Amino acid sequence: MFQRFFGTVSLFSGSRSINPLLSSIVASRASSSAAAKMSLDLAKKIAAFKAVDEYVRDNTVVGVGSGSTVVYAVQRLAERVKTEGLKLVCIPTSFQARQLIIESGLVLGDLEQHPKIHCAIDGADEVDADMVLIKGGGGCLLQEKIVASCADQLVVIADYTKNSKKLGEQYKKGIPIEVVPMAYVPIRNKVAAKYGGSLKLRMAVAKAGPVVTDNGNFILDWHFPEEKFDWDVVNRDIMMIPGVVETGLFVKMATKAYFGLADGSVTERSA
Ligand SMILES: O=C[C@H](O)[C@H](O)[C@H](O)COP(=O)(O)O
Repeated sequence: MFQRFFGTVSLFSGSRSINPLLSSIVASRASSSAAAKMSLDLAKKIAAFKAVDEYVRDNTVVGVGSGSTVVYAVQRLAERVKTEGLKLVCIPTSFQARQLIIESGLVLGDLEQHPKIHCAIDGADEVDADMVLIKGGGGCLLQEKIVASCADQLVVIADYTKNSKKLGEQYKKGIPIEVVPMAYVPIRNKVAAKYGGSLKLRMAVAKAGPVVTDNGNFILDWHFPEEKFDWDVVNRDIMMIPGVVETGLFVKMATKAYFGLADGSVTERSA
């Protein structure tokens, strides 16, 4: 114990013989985490490119989702507009999506002018075997669900970590529920009383206090118990609670999901 203690001290106290070893451990950890990130980014990209290539047609209205995977979809849309001369109008699902559309030189539209969308392309936090989605990890669920509800097809793009048999298997941050700020405590109590689990008010990272969505609301993340739920019923029940604006449960909405894999291939699931 004594030796181990002093051994530890000598590791961090500037011993010249050990520092190179430490540096190489740190460097190898950093490079393996950089490699993991690269493979995740690649997985997102190939899923996004395939979805855009297979689903987006000329002279159509496209719903543009939110999150890190959608960045690649927008990149591919912009490439195809440039190289193939596609005529597209893009409807954003968040402030982030709006900025991506503008910065990529795509045509920005809204639901007032284009209430009917041909295809919405969006990411997901998790997709289960029945194509039920958890969305809203980035806080954008409300506008995403509105846009998806106006689309003939909702196409999901994701990396392999989002592909699950049942919700909660991969995504551990709970189901986001967007709520009117004054009602977050009663909603929290009502959901927990009816279904169990716990609900946490999502806190901001670079701001004091809670996350405030693009629509001025709060988000409760519901860590649900490990049970077999009928998500359609659960979604409807939660939506009935006054003050709930929307849930991140997307049930019977997605047409198709593309999951990019680490080996550079893409696996698909259809509704
Ligand atoms: O609120 C965020 C959205 O629902 C995203 O589409 C979802 O969180 C997936 O994001 P990402 O592509 O970054 O994993």
